[in-house]
Formats: sequence, C-alpha cells, structure tokens
Amino acid sequence: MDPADMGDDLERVLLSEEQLHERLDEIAAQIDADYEGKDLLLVGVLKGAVMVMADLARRLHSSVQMDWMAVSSYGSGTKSSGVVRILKDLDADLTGRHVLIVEDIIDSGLTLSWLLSNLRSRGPATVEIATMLRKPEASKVDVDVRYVGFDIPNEFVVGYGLDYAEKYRNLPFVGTLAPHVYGA
Ligand SMILES: O=P(O)(O)OC[C@H]1O[C@H](OP(=O)(O)OP(=O)(O)O)[C@H](O)[C@@H]1O
Ligand code: HPA
Ligand SMILES: [Mg+2]
Repeated sequence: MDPADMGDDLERVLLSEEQLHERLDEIAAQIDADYEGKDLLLVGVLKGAVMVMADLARRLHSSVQMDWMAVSSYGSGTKSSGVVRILKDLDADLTGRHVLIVEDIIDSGLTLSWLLSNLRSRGPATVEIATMLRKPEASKVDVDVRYVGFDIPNEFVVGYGLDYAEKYRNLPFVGTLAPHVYGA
C-alpha cells in the first residue's frame, strides 16, 4: 500500500519506510554488538510486531531463534483495556536463554510490563525489549526499554504492523488516521 491507496483516511505520514529502515539498520548493529557470542531468542508479539521482527531479524549477522507470542489488550478499539490475555504462548523454553522481546509499539506500557514479568518468571538469563515506536506521553507504567526506534507523539498511529480495527497493518510506513475514520 502507499499513501494514495488510503484515500482520505490518512491524516499524515509520521515515519516513512526509509526512516524506519535506516533506524532498523542502527538498532540491528547495536544488537549484534551487544549479543556477540551469545545465542539470542527473539520473541515477537503478534500481530503488530510481524513487520519489525521480519525486518530486524534479517539485518542481524548471527543466527537467532525466533518465537512468537500473541497477547491482546486492545481488541478493536483505540485504548488499552489494561487486561492482557495470552492468545498464543511461546513454543520455546526460556530457561537460561537471552531473550529479546520485539514489539511494534509501547503506548501505555501495560502490555509490555505484564509480558516482562510473565517472561522473567520463566527463568531466562536476560530479558530485554526492542520496540519500533514508543509514546512517552502515554506511559502509565515505567518499562525499561533497551532499544527504541522512535519516540512519537501521543496520537493513534497505523501501519508497519499497527492496526485500527485490524486494518492498515500492511502499510510500509507509519501514519496517523483522519478523525472521520474513528467516527469523530
Ligand atoms: O503499551 P500498550 O498500551 O499496552 O499498547 C501496546 C500494545 O498494543 C498493541 O497490541 P494489540 O493488543 O492491539 O494487538 P495487535 O498487535 O494484534 O494489534 C501493540 O502491538 C502492543 O502490543
Ligand atoms: O497507536 C496505536 N495504533 C495502533 N495500535 C496500537 N496499540 C497501542 N497503541 C496503538
Ligand atoms: Mg492492535
């Protein structure tokens, strides 16, 4: 999809495909350096993290293991319910592993803070977080994040894995939605 395919549903492009990819180059280089000589397990959080997981993993120079977890706290709305449900658990045993959670966005932080304590209780050697986007003004809990792509304003965004009511995940860029899409 490109911006023209969204008709008047797109308000503005916040981060272009090029900006996202350039930042991923930098983050991948940092991860390569930080985990040199270690076996890394990437844990992608479905469904939003699919794009960042695919693009990040391909940039890493060592072979990593990839696993997926599906949790949901947003349903079809634009606000976190705060109640996190596991829809699909990991296949991997985390005991003694170096785990890097890969996320598309940290908004309120509620999903990640729940996920962190859940994964830490499984006996990993380390657990860190990489997220493409973070909204500092929306934060309701402090989450220690090792790798952040971009801090963005407190607006609902779509694209690059992020949805509104399951739409727009396949945009290659990150954009904001026109108010009429929400029924505003
Ligand atoms: O910091 P928070 O306020 O908790 O929000 C962030 C979470 O919300 C979104 O997931 P969602 O529950 O919408 O599922 P999805 O990835 O399938 O869209 C996003 O992918 C994060 O996992
Ligand atoms: O801004 C957002 N957009 C889409 N999904 C989300 N999940 C948390 N925040 C967002
Ligand atoms: Mg969602």
